[in-house]
Amino acid sequence: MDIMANVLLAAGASPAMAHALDEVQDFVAISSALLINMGTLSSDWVASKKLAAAKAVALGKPWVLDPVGCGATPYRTAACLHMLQLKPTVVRGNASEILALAGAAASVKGVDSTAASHEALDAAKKIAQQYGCIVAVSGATDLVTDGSRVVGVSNGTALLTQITATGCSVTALIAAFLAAAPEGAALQAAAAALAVFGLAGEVGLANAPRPGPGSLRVGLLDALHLLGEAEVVAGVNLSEQ
Ligand SMILES: Nc1ncnc2c1ncn2[C@@H]1O[C@H](COP(=O)(O)OP(=O)(O)O)[C@@H](O)[C@H]1O
Ligand SMILES: Cc1ncsc1CCOP(=O)(O)O
Ligand SMILES: [Mg+2]
Repeated sequence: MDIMANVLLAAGASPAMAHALDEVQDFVAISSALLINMGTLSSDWVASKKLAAAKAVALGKPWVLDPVGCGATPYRTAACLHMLQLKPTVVRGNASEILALAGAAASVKGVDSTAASHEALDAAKKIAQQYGCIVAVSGATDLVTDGSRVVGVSNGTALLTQITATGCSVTALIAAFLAAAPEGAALQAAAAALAVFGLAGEVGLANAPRPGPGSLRVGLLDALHLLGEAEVVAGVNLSEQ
């Protein structure tokens, strides 16, 4: 929650982390977008997530699902699949998570991926087509699809995988970009958020005093805060696949 909220603040968004069953619907009502992160589960948290997502759909607000650790345990997989039925606008996961979400044979290592993004592209397209959503698979090259179009994002650094919740944070950034994007531009918003986050990782690493995860964590937040339009336009690496 710490790095997710700080990433959002650094990018100019206004995060609120809420999970109380009695409160989530009211929070959705005053939000521009909802992020549901499956990272830490309990039965009442799962109930809150379902309520919040249903409220976002009822109010016509965009919502994003991060199926953290999908495939790691039967409980987690079932909870992620239930959330998918509630029609997220965007799903962002690592390759193992997207493979598991699509019901494909996936080797799973807790919340980390054991597969490359391209190995989960067919799974991502299948989910996108079946649920009418945008699916983003993160990795060395992030792949974003609506089920037919595929956009590749080649920003970032492998050291991002050594900081916990960078995937969670980029999913949160996708929610923030969705909040600011015109309706119907969810694919573009997701790809842009992944590109800006990856670029901030590159800039953060270049400016870090030492090339380690602790320094990168700080450098990433600073870069997100300091990146200007010209640097973003020059640095993002997006391509239609
Ligand atoms: N090998 C890599 N090279 C560059 N960027 C990467 C690499 N692996 C992951 N990333 C980036 O790190 C962030 C987190 O992605 P990932 O590690 O796949 O998610 P998760 O933390 O959910 O497993 C994303 O912005 C992704 O683009
Ligand atoms: C370590 C851990 N355990 C439950 S959620 C979480 C963070 C996962 O973050 P990410 O999906 O970005 O690796
Ligand atoms: Mg993750």
